[in-house]
Amino acid sequence: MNNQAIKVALLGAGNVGSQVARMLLQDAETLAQRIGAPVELIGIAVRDTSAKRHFEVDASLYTTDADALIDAADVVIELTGGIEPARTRILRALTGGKSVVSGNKALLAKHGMELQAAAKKTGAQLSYEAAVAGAIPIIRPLRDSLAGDNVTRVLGIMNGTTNYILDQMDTTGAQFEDALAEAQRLGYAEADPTADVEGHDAASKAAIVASLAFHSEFTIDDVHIEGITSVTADDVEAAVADGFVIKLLAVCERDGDGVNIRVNPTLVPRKHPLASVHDAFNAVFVQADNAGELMFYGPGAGGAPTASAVLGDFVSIARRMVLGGPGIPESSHASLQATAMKDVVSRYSVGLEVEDKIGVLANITRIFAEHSVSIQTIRQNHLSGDEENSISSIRIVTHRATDADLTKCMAVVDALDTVREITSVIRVEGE
Ligand SMILES: NC(=O)C1=CN([C@@H]2O[C@H](COP(=O)(O)OP(=O)(O)OC[C@H]3O[C@@H](n4cnc5c(N)ncnc54)[C@H](O)[C@@H]3O)[C@@H](O)[C@H]2O)C=CC1
Ligand SMILES: N[C@@H](CC=O)C(=O)O
Ligand code: NA
Repeated sequence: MNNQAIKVALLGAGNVGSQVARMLLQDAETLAQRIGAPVELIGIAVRDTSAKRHFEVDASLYTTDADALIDAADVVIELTGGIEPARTRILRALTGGKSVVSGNKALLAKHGMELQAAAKKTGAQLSYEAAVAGAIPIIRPLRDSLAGDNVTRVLGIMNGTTNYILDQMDTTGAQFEDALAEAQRLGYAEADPTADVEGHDAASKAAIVASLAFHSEFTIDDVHIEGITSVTADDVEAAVADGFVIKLLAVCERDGDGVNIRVNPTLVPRKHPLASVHDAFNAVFVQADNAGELMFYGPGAGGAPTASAVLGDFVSIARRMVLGGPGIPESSHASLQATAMKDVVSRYSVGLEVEDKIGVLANITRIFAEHSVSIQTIRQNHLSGDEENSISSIRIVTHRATDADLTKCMAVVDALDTVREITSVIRVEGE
C-alpha cells in the first residue's frame, strides 16, 4: 500500500455530492484497499457552509473557497451543476494536471471538447459515468468495451425525472405537476427541472453518448429536442387504449454519412422491454455491428445511485495515479456531422379534434394519402355536442413516414375548417 494519501476535493454537497461525501468517508478503508493508497477528503466547496445537508460531515470540511480547495487536491469531484463556475473550476483542475470526475451533463454536452483538450494537454483524466443514466455503466462500455466495434444505434430512456412523471401518469393517473414535485423531493430532478421536462437533460446525455458511440464531436445544439410538457392526460389515456405507453426516448442513430440525434416523447408498445422501465429507472439499448444488441438497465437518477457511478470513476482514476501514467484521451476521428430531421422515418400517432360531419374523415385520410403518409389504424370517439354540432376526437396511427412528409401533411390538415385542433403528434417506436 502506498502511504501517500490521494487528496480529494468535492465541489457541491447536494443530492449527489452529499452521498459521495458519505461514501468517501464511510468506505475509506475499503476504497484504500481497492486503490492501493489511502483516500483523504480534504474539503467540500459549497455556497453556504451553514446549510443543512442530506449527510452531515465535520463542519470544518466545508469551504466557500473552491479555487484554494482545487489547488490543494489531487483529484476534483464536481457535483455543483450548471455551466459556470463549474467550467472554469474544472479547467483550473485539469490545467493543473488534476484528474476530474463530474456528473455535469449540461456542461459536458456544451464544452466537453474544450475540457477533454485541457485534460489531454496535462495527461489528466476527465471521467463522467454519472452524467448519463445515473448508476448505469454506459459511458465506460461505449468508451472502452465497445471501442473495437462499430456502433450503429443507441436508443433509450435517459432521464429519470420524466420517466417517473410519465410512469406515474400512466400507472396511477397522477397529475403532471404532482409527479414532478415528487420527483424533485426524491432528488431525481435537476436544480431547474425545466431541463428535465423540456428534454434538455436527455438531449445533453444524447449528445455525450453520440460523441462516444460514433467517435465524433456532438454538442446539445446537434440534438432535435421535444420534451414532455405537451403530453396531456388525454394522450396517456389514448396510449393506453391503443396498447402503448409514452416514454421520453433519446435516439442516436447512424443516418447515411451522419448521425441523427433526437429526444422526443414516443409511444412504445406495452410488450416492448422499454415499456416496463418504471419509476426513475433508465434503459439504454446499443446496437453494434459485431456485438449485436445490448441492453443496459438500472437506476438513472437519485443521490446514492449516482454517487456509485462517481465513486467508480474516482477509484479508476486513483488506481491509475498509484500505478502512474496519463489519462486515456477520447477519440473523435470519425468527425461525423449531425443530420437534419426531415428524412427521419418513424410511425406517428396523431390526435385531432374535428367537427363530426359527413366527409370530414374521408377528407383527412385523403390528405394523409396525398402526402405519402399511410394510415395503419384510425379511431373516432364522440367528444361533445348534439347531432347537429357534434365534435369528435380522432386518433390516427400511421405506417412509417418521413418527418418532412408528416409535417407537410399536418400543416394541410390544420388548415381545414372542420379540424378544431391537432391535439398531439407523437412518434411510435418499437414495432
Ligand atoms: N440528482 C441526480 O439524480 C443526478 C444528478 N446529476 C448531476 O450531478 C450534479 C449535482 O446534482 P444534484 O446533487 O442533484 O444537484 P443539487 O442541486 O442537489 O446539488 C448541487 C449543489 O451544488 C451547490 N452549488 C451550486 N453552485 C455552486 C457553486 N458555485 N459553488 C459551490 N456550490 C455550488 C448547490 O448549492 C447544491 O448544494 C448536476 O450536474 C446534475 O446534473 C447527474 C446524475 C444524476
Ligand atoms: N435529472 C436527471 C438526473 C440524472 O441524470 C434525471 O432525472 O435523469
Ligand atoms: Na452512468
